[in-house]
Amino acid sequence: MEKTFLMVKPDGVQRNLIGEITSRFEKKGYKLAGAKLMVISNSLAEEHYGEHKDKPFFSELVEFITSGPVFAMVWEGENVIAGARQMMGATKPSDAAPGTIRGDFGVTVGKNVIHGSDSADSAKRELELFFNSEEILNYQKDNLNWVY
Ligand SMILES: Nc1ncnc2c1ncn2[C@@H]1O[C@H](COP(=O)(O)OP(=O)(O)OP(=O)(O)O)[C@@H](O)[C@H]1O
Repeated sequence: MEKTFLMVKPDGVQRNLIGEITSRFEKKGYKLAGAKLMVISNSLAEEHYGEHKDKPFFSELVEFITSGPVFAMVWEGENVIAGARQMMGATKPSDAAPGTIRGDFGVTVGKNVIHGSDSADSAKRELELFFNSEEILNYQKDNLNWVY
């Protein structure tokens, strides 16, 4: 089954949104396959956001994502990469529809609460960056018979 990497950013952790956010993905019917509260090192942040290294906001982005704990997660489900991006809403909270995570909880693009992989390639890359294979669990969830 498809997997994606999602992360509650430092603003979401500080604003007590871990429960609210994980609850939305659980209720949708996706399966949590791994999770950890962690502080991202500078080198991991620079690698994770490597595609933005020439952007004017890169140093601000690295400083913010390393500024406090994040909640890193592995979620599994049919089309979960695209489905989770839909549930997150547009990158700029001002463009994000109500009912999406960024639409409901975000105000500025810098502090937009959540990160999610945007393609199969980035999901693979980001899952490998943040989790080792032992941290991604393969287990049975009986309620999935009622989702699929
Ligand atoms: N103009 C900007 N100023 C400050 N931060 C920005 C700006 N544009 C993007 N960012 C930050 O960089 C992150 C990565 O940008 P990207 O275009 O990859 O968006 P995204 O894929 O929706 O976000 P993410 O990768 O966090 O899921 C955004 O989530 C946002 O926090």
